[in-house]
Amino acid sequence: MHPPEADVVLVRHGELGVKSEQVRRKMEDRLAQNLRAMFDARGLSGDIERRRNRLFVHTAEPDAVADAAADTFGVVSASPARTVEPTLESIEAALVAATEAHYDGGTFAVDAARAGPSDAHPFASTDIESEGGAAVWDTIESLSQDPAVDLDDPDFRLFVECRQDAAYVFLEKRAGPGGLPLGTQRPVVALVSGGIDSPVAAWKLMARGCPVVPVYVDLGDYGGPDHRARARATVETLASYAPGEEMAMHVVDAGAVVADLEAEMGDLRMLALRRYMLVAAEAVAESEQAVGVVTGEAIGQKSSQTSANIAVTDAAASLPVHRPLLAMDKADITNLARRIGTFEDATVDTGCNRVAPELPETNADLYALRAAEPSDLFERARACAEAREVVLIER
Ligand SMILES: Nc1ncnc2c1ncn2[C@@H]1O[C@H](COP(=O)(O)OP(=O)(O)OP(=O)(O)O)[C@@H](O)[C@H]1O
Repeated sequence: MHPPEADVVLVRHGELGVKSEQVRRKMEDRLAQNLRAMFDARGLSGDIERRRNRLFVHTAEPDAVADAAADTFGVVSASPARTVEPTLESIEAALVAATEAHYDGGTFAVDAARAGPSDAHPFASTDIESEGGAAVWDTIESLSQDPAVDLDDPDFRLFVECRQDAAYVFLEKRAGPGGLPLGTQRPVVALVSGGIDSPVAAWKLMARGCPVVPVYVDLGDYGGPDHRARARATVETLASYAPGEEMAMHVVDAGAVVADLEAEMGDLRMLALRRYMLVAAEAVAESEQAVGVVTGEAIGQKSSQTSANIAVTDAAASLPVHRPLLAMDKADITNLARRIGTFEDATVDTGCNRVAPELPETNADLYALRAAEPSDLFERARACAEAREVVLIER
């Protein structure tokens, strides 16, 4: 929802503001570059103007531009707005026009903020709120409705941001993902199986500025084409959040290894497979100059993810293994998957076979696991990683 004659989108970023001047400038540069790439990918046009702690996108497509900004990492919120003269009269007129266009009954509030020197305007933000509020009240009455103010939780909220040279009137703050602009951290490898969790985990690292290198481990007869297609579909969604970056899915074979583990190992085989995956992911990281591995594990969600089993899995890796979902509940992860758009693909039935044994170990001992797993497990992981297939993700 935006006021009539909206011509700009206000883009707010959060954590960048607390960085040193030099770091902040670099991150804002990157954010502007990423916004530009996001607009280009969606065929949108807009001129990005950078000001302290805000970006302004001047555009004739404020709705679509605000949506694109709200999908860009580092953006806390975006508001399609109308620019007016920084005078009480102009602001009131814009508030009245917005009310006439969008008021649909219920309570209202005017929320105003002023930026710049204290003597920049002959009025305070409270004057905008009281006089603007009175103008909105009269407008609602002229629409033959009963006005009522609720400052805490109104049905209809009008915002004003008054700066030295212009004021902006808007009706909503569309929530963005927050975090840091993509590309402001070194890349990490993401182990993506295409289930609900791992794409969310990858997305969370992207939201902290890390480009991801997705690795899918092909389980042969235990996975299958639908399983792989599911992983690819979720990676395509992840790629839509990184329009300026080239993304490829690295496919590491594990068909023969899984068959061997199934034949030779008992209740520890799932953990051996996890360790194989981590070592393969590390090998990919090394060749892609990535500095960590991200997985979708959460403590206790599965038998392979008890705190004890995560400890023995982790022992296979020397790079840091990032588990951003570690302490999250499944319901919250699922909600996030829906929000980022990976849920639908993640839940298609792939008909794959179960690698996990009937009674898996939940409290594994590292020495017992090392003794039970094939001695060449890590060597095979590195060899299969080297021979991996790289599938470019088209957009
Ligand atoms: N075939 C695979 N390819 C790549 N990574 C995988 C694969 N299977 C599992 N992983 C990684 O190991 C983690 C834990 O495995 P788990 O068996 O719980 O995954 P899943 O249930 O198949 O998928 P998800 O964790 O995405 O819901 C995953 O979150 C993912 O990071």
